[in-house]
Order: sequence, then C-alpha cells, then structure tokens
Amino acid sequence: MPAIRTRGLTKRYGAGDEAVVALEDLDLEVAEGEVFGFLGPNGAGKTTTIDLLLDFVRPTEGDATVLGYDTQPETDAVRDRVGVLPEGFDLWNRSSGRRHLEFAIESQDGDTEPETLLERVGLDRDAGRRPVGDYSKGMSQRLAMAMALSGDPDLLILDEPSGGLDPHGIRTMQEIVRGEARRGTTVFFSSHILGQVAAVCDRVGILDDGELVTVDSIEGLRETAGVGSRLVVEIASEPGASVDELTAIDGVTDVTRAEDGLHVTYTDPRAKATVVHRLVESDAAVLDFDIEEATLEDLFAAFTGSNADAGLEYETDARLEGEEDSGRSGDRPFGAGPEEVDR
Ligand SMILES: Nc1ncnc2c1ncn2[C@@H]1O[C@H](COP(=O)(O)OP(=O)(O)OP(=O)(O)O)[C@@H](O)[C@H]1O
Repeated sequence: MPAIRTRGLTKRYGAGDEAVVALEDLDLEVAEGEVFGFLGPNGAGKTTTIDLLLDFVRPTEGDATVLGYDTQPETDAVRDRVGVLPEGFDLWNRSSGRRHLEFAIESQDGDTEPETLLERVGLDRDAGRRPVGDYSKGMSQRLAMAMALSGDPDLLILDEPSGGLDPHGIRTMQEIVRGEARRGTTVFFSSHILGQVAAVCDRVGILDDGELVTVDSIEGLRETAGVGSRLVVEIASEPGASVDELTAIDGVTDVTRAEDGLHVTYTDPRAKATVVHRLVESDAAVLDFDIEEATLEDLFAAFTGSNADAGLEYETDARLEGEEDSGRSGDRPFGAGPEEVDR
C-alpha cells in the first residue's frame, strides 16, 4: 500500500476566465517508508497538494488516499496518523512551548513526553517554559516540528520546514527527517530549496505550474536532464581535435569554445579523461583544467525553465520575514488550540 496515492488530482480556484489552476491531473505514488521531496518554485501548487491530502481544500477532480484511507470520507483516520508542519502556521503567543506540545500530544492521542519532543528538536527545558511570543522564528519552527511529531505519525508532511532555521537548525531538521525515516515513517518534504530536498530525499517530484514534470532520484534526474558536469580546459593553442570530434566522445553532451578555454559538458565522468587525452594527442597545449559540478539549480532549470529569479531561494525564506500569517492557515492543524494562558 502506498503511503500517498493521487489519481487525476486537480484543483481550480475560481471559475471561467478568472480560474486559477493550482494543480492539474496529479498522479503520484509515494511508497511507505520513503522520504519524498516535493519540489517546485513559488506558486507551483505544493501547498495546494498538501491541503488536498489533508482535506483542507476539496479537489475539483480526482481523488487521493493517504496511508490507505480516502482523504474525503476518511479524513479523521488520515489526520490521526499524519504529523504536519504546515507553512505559515499560527502559534499562541502567550502560551509556552510546553503547553503547545501538551495540547498537540493530547489532540493526537500521543504518549510522548513534551520534554522528549523538545529535546528532539533542540529546544531546552527553559525554552519550553517560555511563552512562544518570545521565541525567535527558528525556535518557533523547531516547536512546530515537535508538534508535528507529537502523535508519533506514520506519515510526516513538512511544508517548507526550514523556514527561519539557522544552519544548525537545518541540520537538526535533516537529522530528524533521517531519524524518522529509520523508524519507518514516510516523509513528504515540500520545498523550493533544492539543496535541502536533495540532502534527505530518496526521490524527488518536480512540480511546475500545477503539473508534475518528473519523479526520480536526484541522480536519475541528472541523467535524464543531461545537465552533466563541466570540464573547463585552458589551452594555449588551437586544438587539432575539432569541436565535433570532441562532442562525439561517449558521455560528452556539449562542447563550446569560451574565453577561458573549452567548455566540455559530460554526463559520464569517464569522458573527461578521454577528452583531455584527445586534446593532448591533437597537439593542443593544455595549461590547466577544472571541473565544475552541475548544480541543482541547473537541474531544476532543465526541467522547469525556471531559475533563481523565478522564485527559487537558497538561503532564507523571505516569506517568513514578518509574514507569519499567510491568511490561509485558519483551517490548518494549528488553527485552533489551547486557550492563551500565561505559564
Ligand atoms: N485560496 C486560493 N484562492 C485562489 N488561488 C489560490 C488559492 N490558494 C492557492 N492559490 C493559487 O494556486 C497556485 C498554487 O499555490 P500554492 O500555494 O499551492 O503554491 P506553492 O507551490 O505552495 O507555492 P509557495 O512555494 O509559494 O508556497 C498559485 O497560483 C496560488 O496563487
């Protein structure tokens, strides 16, 4: 049984000319125990997909099962078994972190101690006693992660989990994801931050403009996209070997002349030695060579035509800067909670 299965899942907001197609005909299977990265630029439809899986919004067409349960009639069974770290979550400023966890554990029928959860996300007891209104963004994000873990979920859904986290926090988050995977938890990790998805995920699905463009391992994506690494060869003289001759070498996908030398793109690492050898044989004076690894940005651009300017971010998540309430979180898991009490 797949942990997540969607068939023709489609969501349109509005009608007629005004309609926005947030998700189009999504067929997706995520295996049990898998860490699945759901990658796409801003507005691709990632949060909409998560909202559909949790029945926070209803599909225009198609259906989905989560852990074998139908997301619509069996919504409660789904939500009981899923831990969610939503994007743009709300916390109750005057309540302590510990109080949030007590509430989350109670509502998820969990039996983990709040202190254990605090420790897992790197918040100490003192932090747990403080009102969350005093928390930094990173501390709030850690608390939200702890709340997601509070019911010992079979499936963890993380929507942009690294927002506001410093590098240490990101490492903690990644360790938690790996730890959960070792315990057999399925993790659905949605992000527009490529490096973080690649660091923890077994497979990646790329969503662009509401459509699933591809699903594969990062290595598989590299091969399919042909965005190999690049060998830059500095030469003092014109090579005897022609560009066509070099391009014909197995594993080489492109050869261009540039100011700093020859740029040879390859998908098979063995090709680079053959290229240098052929150049030397053709009496080119090779002064130096350098290898530039293809980046995940290159990979993403190959599939979506996007680039960093089109909404991909690599360091901080600007949307969390002073924009805690997205206006769409009212019916999300943290939308209702403990009364605000001073502790
Ligand atoms: N309630 C809504 N009403 C109208 N349009 C919506 C609504 N929610 C989402 N959309 C639109 O659907 C599209 C997909 O949005 P969604 O939030 O799912 O994208 P996303 O991939 O999660 O983006 P981000 O990375 O910015 O969070 C966008 O064009 C968005 O404007």
